[in-house]
Amino acid sequence: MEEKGYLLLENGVVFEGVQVGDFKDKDGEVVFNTSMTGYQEILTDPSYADQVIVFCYPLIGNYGINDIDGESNMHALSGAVFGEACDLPSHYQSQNSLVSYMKKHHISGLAGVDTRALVKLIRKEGTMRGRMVASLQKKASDYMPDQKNGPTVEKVSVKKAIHYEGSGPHIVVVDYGYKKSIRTSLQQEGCKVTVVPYSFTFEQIASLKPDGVLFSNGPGNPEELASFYPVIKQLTETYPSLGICLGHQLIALAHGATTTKLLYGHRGGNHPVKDLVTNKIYMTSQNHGYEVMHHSLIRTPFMVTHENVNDRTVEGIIHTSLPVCGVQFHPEAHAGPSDTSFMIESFISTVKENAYASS
Ligand SMILES: NC(=O)CC[C@H](N)C(=O)O
Repeated sequence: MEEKGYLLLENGVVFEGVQVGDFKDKDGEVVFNTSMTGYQEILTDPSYADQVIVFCYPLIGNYGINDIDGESNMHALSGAVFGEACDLPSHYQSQNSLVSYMKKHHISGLAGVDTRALVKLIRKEGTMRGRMVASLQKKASDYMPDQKNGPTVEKVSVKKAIHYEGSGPHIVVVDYGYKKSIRTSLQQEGCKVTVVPYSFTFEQIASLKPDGVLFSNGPGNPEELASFYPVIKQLTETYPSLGICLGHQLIALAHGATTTKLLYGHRGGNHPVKDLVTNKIYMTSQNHGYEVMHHSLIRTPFMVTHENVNDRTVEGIIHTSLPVCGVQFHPEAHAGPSDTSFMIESFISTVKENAYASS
């Protein structure tokens, strides 16, 4: 029998639905994602740690869950909210249904929610904390404060270095909660990859003799990692570097820029980004709540290379003299369009040129 469940928002508004998956009372920042597909990748993206994801697209789960598309072995999100969660998938690669996958992996979900009304509210008032509950006995005023023991990335970063063999350049991925497809994109370029904990020192990374460093995506406010700015700055001043999403924000912050929180973020597979050099527009995959403040880059050695077409926020930066750049969007895609996958190839070309020049 279907059991009712509720999403209580910090502003006192309550949304009703039915419990799906392994329902447990959960707190988190309530965010929405506009992707029509890619729910498996989204549920396994560590950047959603501690967030309740509202899926805008009304029907989620219709092509099931496969053995290929997980972006990690983690389910770091707090919970998922659907219009309709389909439990009878149809796809030749499907190994499981969304609902039984959620049960198996202890993901708390609510279905049958008026997600259109919920998303309209978040668009107006901004993302806010919410609590998924099985009963309305507790009031919204019982909200627990967002208790933090260290940065959010601590929950999702690897605990020790992991090596992946390859014949090409050696890329160290500083792991803030990296998506598997970042690593596989590097491996497709032939790279040898070492994924290291976010807390590795400059000396620990230098001892691996990288040809380039990639700062990954990850959850939380980038300012939680302020104590690591000096290491990030030194790494970018020593090795060709690419920052993706959180990694991009950290490169900017490490060089003196500032970040701020967007009202409701960019999460989806349909974010248009303009390359300011070529004037080309790319459709990109995105998942972030913070942005690098454009004007703050004036006091750094970085220039803006890409801009969001919808709200003109900074989407890409490049160092004026070093081979270092950052992108707010996801060139590795998954889920979402792969228009910008060439950026990983061009990073590897830069790494190769640099290795050639310095040998
Ligand atoms: N996907 C990411 O790397 C997200 C970056 C950061 N946590 C933000 O929300 O802005």
